[in-house]
Amino acid sequence: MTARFHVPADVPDGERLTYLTNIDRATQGSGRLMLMAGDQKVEHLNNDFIGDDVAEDDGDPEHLFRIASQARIGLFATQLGLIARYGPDYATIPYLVKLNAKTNLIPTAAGDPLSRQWHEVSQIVRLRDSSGLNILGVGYTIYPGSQHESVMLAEAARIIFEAHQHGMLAVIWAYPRGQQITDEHDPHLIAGVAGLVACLGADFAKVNAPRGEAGVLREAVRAAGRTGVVCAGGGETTAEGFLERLHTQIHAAGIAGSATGRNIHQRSLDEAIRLCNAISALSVEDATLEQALQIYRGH
Ligand SMILES: O=P(O)(O)OC[C@H]1O[C@](O)(COP(=O)(O)O)[C@@H](O)[C@@H]1O
Repeated sequence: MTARFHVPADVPDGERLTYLTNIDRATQGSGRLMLMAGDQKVEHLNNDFIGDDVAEDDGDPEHLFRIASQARIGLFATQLGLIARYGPDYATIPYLVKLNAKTNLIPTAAGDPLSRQWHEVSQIVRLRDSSGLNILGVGYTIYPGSQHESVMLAEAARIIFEAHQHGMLAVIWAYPRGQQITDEHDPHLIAGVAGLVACLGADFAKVNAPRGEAGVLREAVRAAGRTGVVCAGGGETTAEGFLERLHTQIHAAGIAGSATGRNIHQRSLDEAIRLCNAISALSVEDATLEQALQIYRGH
């Protein structure tokens, strides 16, 4: 099934086909995204990649590329440095270059978060065209509520426009954060930032799952309109629990897929691949929960 996509007006005529091809590939023809998040080596340093509950495979950055190349995914998001270093050996992966990132070393109590752009979109276009890598889009994180939000909102708006000018799609990670934010997981606030991302012009808004049952996400889905809302995966949970939550988020709230990091890469290669394939089945093929669980269990 190939979904019908709205092509935004900042995609010029000459780039329409590229945009449609990119969005079709990223959503595996469904309009829903299965994004594998691999940006935590900056966001959380090495904390997510080692520990009693983390597969030993995960200590090596190549684990991310092995999963992304062998599993069924729509987009693999990470920083340009890793893509440039490993991409030539993993040319079939559909990449999204995360354009900003910051570490977690400075707590919010010491100052509101500011995460600035590392690269210009034109540099990503140069990398795409000179390397032949399958770079479909760019990503950027905003922290609405930070006293520095105006810097990030302006960078995000320009990045999205530039990405569309080159037929690439844009995903915005939107996390309300800063000393003025008392509850990052407030469903109404999350709906507010989803609507904000729509105003920036992004194709997808990646938000943290709000507090409460999955149905509360409906407000965010409505607020974002034609911008698809996808949810972060959160800390590692059981695969069964993860798939059940995603199934409910899709069917009770109408979210447009998922953006999962730790719940995928903290598992061994074989298990991570099975889980990705199960997530894709739920997101892209409207598989039932039982069918997805069978895929995860390797049946
Ligand atoms: O599925 P996960 O592991 O929650 O990851 C989702 C996203 O959350 C992040 O880990 C950042 O989250 P925080 O800023 O809340 O720590 C991103 O780097 C990642 O893309």
